[in-house]
Amino acid sequence: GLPSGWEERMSKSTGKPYYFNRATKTSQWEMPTDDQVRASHLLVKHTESRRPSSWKQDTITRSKDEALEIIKGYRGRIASGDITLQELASTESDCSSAKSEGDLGFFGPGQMQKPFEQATFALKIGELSEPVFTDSGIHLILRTG
Ligand SMILES: N=C(N)NCCC[C@H](NC(=O)[C@@H]1CCC/C1=C\[C@H](COP(=O)(O)O)NC(=O)[C@@H](N)Cc1ccccc1)C(N)=O
Repeated sequence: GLPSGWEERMSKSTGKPYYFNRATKTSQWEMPTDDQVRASHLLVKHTESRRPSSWKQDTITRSKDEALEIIKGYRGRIASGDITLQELASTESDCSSAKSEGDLGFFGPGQMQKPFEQATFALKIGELSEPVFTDSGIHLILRTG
């Protein structure tokens, strides 16, 4: 059966089934399987981000290099136990998930941008990623489930 929170729907235009996730309000053609993971992330955007704007800053002006220096600084503070990723994401992440301490909920293959998906699936539960580059910007990812 489908993982919890998913429902099968029928596409009117193609007559094909698709899958809707009630938690994230996202839909996908691929049948979701149980190889779902859960993660929290901290996103630092830059001028080359696909959408250089966030709840924190209307127009993101930092360069990609500056964003990487910031992310490396955050990673050092989290790895040393000085602060948690969730605490830092709440105030510093350029993703709307900052409101939920960076929590993205469960997701499976085909939902996130490939570099993000591949990095998350390679982490053990509780492990923190190195800086991950997507079209959105630069991420730190903590796998939580
Ligand atoms: N849970 C899902 N399935 N939601 C759809 C994810 C879409 C996916 N997103 C990404 O791959 C990156 C990595 C994580 C966040 C993210 C990007 C952006 C920020 O970047 P920007 O789009 O301004 O470039 N944040 C989001 O999408 C948020 N809705 C994530 C979220 C926020 C609150 C609660 C749950 C999820 C994609 N295929 O683009």
